[in-house]
Amino acid sequence: MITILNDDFSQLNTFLHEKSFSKIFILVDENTHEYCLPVLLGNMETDLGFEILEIEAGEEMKNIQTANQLWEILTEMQADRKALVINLGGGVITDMGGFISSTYKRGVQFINIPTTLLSMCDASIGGKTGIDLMNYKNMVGTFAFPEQIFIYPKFLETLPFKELRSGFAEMLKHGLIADKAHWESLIQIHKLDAEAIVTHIQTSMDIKQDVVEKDFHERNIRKTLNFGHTIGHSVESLCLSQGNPILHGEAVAMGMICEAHLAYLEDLISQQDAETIVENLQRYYPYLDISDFSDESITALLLNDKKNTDSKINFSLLSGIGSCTYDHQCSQENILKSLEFYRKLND
Ligand SMILES: NC(=O)c1ccc[n+]([C@@H]2O[C@H](COP(=O)([O-])OP(=O)(O)OC[C@H]3O[C@@H](n4cnc5c(N)ncnc54)[C@H](O)[C@@H]3O)[C@@H](O)[C@H]2O)c1
Ligand SMILES: O=C(O)C(=O)C[C@@H](O)[C@H](O)[C@H](O)COP(=O)(O)O
Ligand SMILES: [Zn+2]
Repeated sequence: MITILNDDFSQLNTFLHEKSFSKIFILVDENTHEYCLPVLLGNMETDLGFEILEIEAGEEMKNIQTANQLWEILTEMQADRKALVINLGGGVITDMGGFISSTYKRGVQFINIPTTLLSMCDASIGGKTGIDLMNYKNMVGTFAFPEQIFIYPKFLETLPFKELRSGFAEMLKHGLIADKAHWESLIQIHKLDAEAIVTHIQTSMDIKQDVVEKDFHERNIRKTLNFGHTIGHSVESLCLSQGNPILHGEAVAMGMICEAHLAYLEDLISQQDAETIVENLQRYYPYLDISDFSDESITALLLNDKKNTDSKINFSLLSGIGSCTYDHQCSQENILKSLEFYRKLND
């Protein structure tokens, strides 16, 4: 269940009163500790004791070492099965916090309080938790629903512009895969800021929730939420392994450009639709330099994509603006052409 919090956080307090938790563990990173935790603690009313678990910020922390440290801390603090973990942060915190909670003592309850645009309209919803492995994205994880998701849009007031723009990519994705009107209202936004975006968050949340309700374990339609992620995740992983991470949404925007062109090459969408998508994405997202990455290095990562079956790369590709297909196996020639198309956008 998703609840938009009032200024007094009363719905969160009611939730904490009604459930009989033994103790609360609040997972934050250094930035959400500084900007969001004071707001939460200033409004949270509970007799329960709580501990703060803090990790460094960034995708580089979303790995087994951090998970191990957090499991050890929970053990040292004798967290029991009635403990509640509150994940207060962006997608790194909700992915990591959901993962350690759903595995510690075979599962303790957790709630998500997303603090980035990306986590409000995507990462906190849908129950995918996980960590990266050898810089491969989200290779180890669980499907586990949070008890509740509490959204407090005012957290966006301290979010840096690049992070806001990163989250906006997932909102554009929601429009492209499922709702042309949503896409069209988003691309009317010329100056990206929290005020302009906030009224559109609910539509994105609804699209994500609707897809997840139909296919929690990603056996079919949920794969559409992965549009842009097949190539996007490969490039995100390569940047991560070079010690030069890019934001998830930046990678997804780049991936959506390639995969929109790929859909055109595969005769799924018209040239005009492909161009509209590419031009609009280029308006928001600066060119991402992938000249260091060979076709072979990108393809090697594509071969480990989680959607693959029988050693075949399965793409989720648009069949129009507002509709998406999945399990699409493209020719190697077209995959490479789509990368070449992206490289040439910089000429
Ligand atoms: N599970 C899912 O369904 C799902 C969906 C999309 C993305 N993801 C994952 O989410 C991650 C990306 O999430 P993200 O973009 O939120 O990144 P993030 O969690 O790293 O947060 C981005 C940055 O913003 C800072 N921050 C967070 N809230 C803030 C606030 N209110 N004010 C100021 N600074 C703040 C963080 O400290 C961090 O530096 C990736 O790992 C991605 O794979 C998961
Ligand atoms: O919730 C989903 O399903 C998604 O695909 C949403 C994506 O935006 C998100 O990045 C997700 O973590 C990617 O899933 P993965 O299974 O490819 O790791
Ligand atoms: Zn994503």
